[in-house]
Amino acid sequence: MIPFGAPPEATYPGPVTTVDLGLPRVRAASPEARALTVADPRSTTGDLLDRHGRVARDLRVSLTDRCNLRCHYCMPPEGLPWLADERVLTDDEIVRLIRLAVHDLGIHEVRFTGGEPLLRKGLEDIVAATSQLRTAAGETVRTSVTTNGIGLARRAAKLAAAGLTRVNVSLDTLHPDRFAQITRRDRHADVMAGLAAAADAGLAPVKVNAVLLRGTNDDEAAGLLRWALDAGYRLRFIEQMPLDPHGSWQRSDMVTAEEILAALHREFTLVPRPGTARGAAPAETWDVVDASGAHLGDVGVIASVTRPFCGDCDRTRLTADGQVRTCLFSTSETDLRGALREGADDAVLAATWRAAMWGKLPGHDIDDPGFLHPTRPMSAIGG
Ligand SMILES: Nc1nc2c(ncn2[C@@H]2O[C@H](COP(=O)(O)OP(=O)(O)OP(=O)(O)O)[C@@H](O)[C@H]2O)c(=O)[nH]1
Ligand SMILES: C[S@@+](CC[C@H](N)C(=O)[O-])C[C@H]1O[C@@H](n2cnc3c(N)ncnc32)[C@H](O)[C@@H]1O
Ligand code: SF4
Ligand code: SF4
Repeated sequence: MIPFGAPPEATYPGPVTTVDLGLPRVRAASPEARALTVADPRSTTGDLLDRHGRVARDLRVSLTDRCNLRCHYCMPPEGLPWLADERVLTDDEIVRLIRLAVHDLGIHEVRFTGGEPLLRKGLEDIVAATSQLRTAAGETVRTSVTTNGIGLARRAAKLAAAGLTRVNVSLDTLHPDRFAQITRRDRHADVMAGLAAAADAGLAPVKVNAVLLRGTNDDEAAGLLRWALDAGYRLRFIEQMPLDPHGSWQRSDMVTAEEILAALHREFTLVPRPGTARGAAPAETWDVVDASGAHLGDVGVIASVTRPFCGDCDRTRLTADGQVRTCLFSTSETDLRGALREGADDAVLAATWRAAMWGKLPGHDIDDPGFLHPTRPMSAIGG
């Protein structure tokens, strides 16, 4: 029986394994692309290679689709239909898949996200198990968490002790009343306390992610940067992406990288970092200097919509219910949980993951009039 008031269970498409052969160039998310299901021998051994020449080194693991905030651009006020507990991977299942990714598939870096990853009770244990893994070259695996910061004040030291390398905290405004308006929860002070605790615990550099929303907090670009420079946090602005479940995203409403940079240039001197310094990072970074040229810090812009960086993408994603997603905007997924629970060995799981990644599409199609919005919302993908 479904308890009174409990939201219905989430259902998403999949499992489907797609392989893009790249023969006639088809729109990335089109039905034609999804219909290509032929495997390729180059996808059967070694690292997670795709047919466009990219190699995934960075695994983003969503630990839950649940959250204690309700950011307007991410969730409706009532929350979303959550995944049923039995569909969510256990801590042991997650660690097994991460170990496989590191030992057999060339992953070097693991990011824990969600939903809100701090809601996962076993987070410290999962981080500890991941931090003990070594890559084929014997290097430590870098681990990080992207969080809304609520509860971080209590857990930052424990996470650092478990081996966590870094933390990114999302904060869109310096004003508690605006925070309550954007997130529908009055928790600004908790986030500020979480940030301070992360810095105290040595989880450096602490990065701050901010989404600017037109008419709500788009006057805060310079203020947020001044605050971050003073506090020693590394601020990045994110262009809002069409990943909200209610489909309310409008390109014309989105605060663009160009607008953000124009606002920053009015108050700061920004010096672009050389393109080569960026690697596969989503953020473009500018050094902030004073009148004498002395370095004050830096600021990043993640311009997924207006300056996409898909050509250098090095990411693969695992959802909380054990689906591989090759891209944030994928419209299909590959089921690892089913295979895992049916007793598949590591070789089968690795082959399944490789085949999925081989089919990764060249990029998103946000500017294409036929763009297909993924069925999963951002909070269930793992942002
Ligand atoms: N389009 C796109 N956006 C991404 C990707 N990875 C992260 N983002 C977005 O970038 C924003 C910040 O993500 P974070 O989780 O902080 O990750 P990051 O920027 O890769 O983190 P660092 O390695 O710490 O710089 C979020 O809104 C993400 O959804 C990606 O592969 N593609
Ligand atoms: C989905 S959240 C998950 C982790 C955690 N709950 C948090 O907020 O940091 C990850 C990041 O995605 C960002 N985000 C969420 N929805 C977005 C959207 N539609 N466009 C751009 N960024 C978005 C959030 O601001 C946050 O920085
Ligand atoms: S952006 Fe993060 S904190 Fe905000 S609702 Fe989505 S998952 Fe929760
Ligand atoms: S949109 Fe997809 S391909 Fe582009 S950078 Fe993000 S995950 Fe990679």
